[in-house]
Amino acid sequence: MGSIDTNVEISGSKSLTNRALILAALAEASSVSEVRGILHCDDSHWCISALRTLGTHIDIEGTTVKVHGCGGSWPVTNAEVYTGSSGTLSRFLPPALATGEGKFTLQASEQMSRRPVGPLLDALSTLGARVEFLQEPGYYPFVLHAQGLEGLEVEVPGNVSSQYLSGLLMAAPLAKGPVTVKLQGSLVQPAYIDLTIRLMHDFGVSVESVTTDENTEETSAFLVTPQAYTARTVTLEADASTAGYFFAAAALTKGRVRVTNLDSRTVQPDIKLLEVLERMGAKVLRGEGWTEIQGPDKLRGGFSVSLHEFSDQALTVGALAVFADAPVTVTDVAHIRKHESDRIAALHECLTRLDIRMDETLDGFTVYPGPVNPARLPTFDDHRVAMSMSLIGAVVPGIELLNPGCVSKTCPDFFERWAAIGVGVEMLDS
Ligand SMILES: O=C(O)C1=C[C@@H](OP(=O)(O)O)[C@@H](O)[C@H](O)C1
Ligand SMILES: C=C(OP(=O)(O)O)C(=O)O
Repeated sequence: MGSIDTNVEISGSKSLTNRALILAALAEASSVSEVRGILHCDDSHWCISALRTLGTHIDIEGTTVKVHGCGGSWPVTNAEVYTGSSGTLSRFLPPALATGEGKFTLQASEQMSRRPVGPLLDALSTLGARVEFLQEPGYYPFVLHAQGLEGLEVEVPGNVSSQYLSGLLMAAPLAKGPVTVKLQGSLVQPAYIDLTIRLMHDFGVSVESVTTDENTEETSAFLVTPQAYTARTVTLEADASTAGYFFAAAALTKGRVRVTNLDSRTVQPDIKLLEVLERMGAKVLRGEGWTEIQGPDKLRGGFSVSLHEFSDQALTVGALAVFADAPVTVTDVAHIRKHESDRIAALHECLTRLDIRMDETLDGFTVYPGPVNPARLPTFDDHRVAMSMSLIGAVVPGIELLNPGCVSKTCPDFFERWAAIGVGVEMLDS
């Protein structure tokens, strides 16, 4: 196909939507927050549905929602709550529930029930909650007996998911005393913690970062004192992770894509994809509230890049690498094996079917560019597999995706958008 040359507006950030909904629900009882620019997708659907099950009053008008706060005392104290396949909801809700009192049965999709939550629930147990696993210890489903959070010190690992820490931080101000959350090991995707702390700040709460190692000055713990969240009106940024596929489409087709509603100074980690695109020869224009990519004649490869800080883009980089002038290696993403799918194995399977060589390591991969042999690809019920393989489909005719509907996790209208920018998309019956 020809070059993609277009302006696009991207829907609100999934990460910000689920954080804002939960923080607004935790705000002082009877206060009403207005959250503007939410993303409508599976992950936010289950978040709204869970909060409503717990008695939170939520009015929705387009992409604006009004959320009535409960101050951590959930109106419904004996509830069955479903978190779907959403990692954010599944890791943010248990701490928020543990701030109150009640018996909550938490269920998730089969996919989410394979993703670990043990370290988060261990931390909540230390803080006073009681957890009864209904199937496998450390995984959904489980019953959470909540009796408020004690002001204590807890430790969580940072190398599996940053969402444990985000979830604990958001609940911590509603504990009975100061809570210190210590990090064990290095933290994956640390900017998500900045996102959490900034939004907490928007709702009137502060978090203190504690540095114990003067040499590295790395934050090793967070201190949160008892504070109330105040209802606010907040406007959410566009989703930088979804924007990544549109930036990549420009890079891949010698095209031009301007995302008209995303400023490159966002704290969302996936904006760092721009650095990889620049390295591959794309030109990045950064404007006030917008970001534009102009693709090169040929994508440059021949480098290795750590995606530790923005690993949701690992498959995007993997898809682009197929068309580069030399191999590209991605490192430091072991934790994406525990995302919606084992993403390294999923990419390997897809590229192998396309006759593209990929070498897998425990924590990354190398893609060797070559001619693509069109094939039917599995998507592993993983939206990012579907969207990144759609990038290959944007330049190679005949790529078929099984279960393309899995994009609804974060971008339900992805294929309509893909068609609107000029990619040939045909829906098949089977
Ligand atoms: O906090 C968040 O909003 C997210 C954190 C990251 O998860 P992990 O830290 O579990 O990798 C990221 O992959 C996910 O898409 C969103
Ligand atoms: C890992 C992801 O999602 P989550 O952890 O929020 O389910 C993602 O969107 O790539």
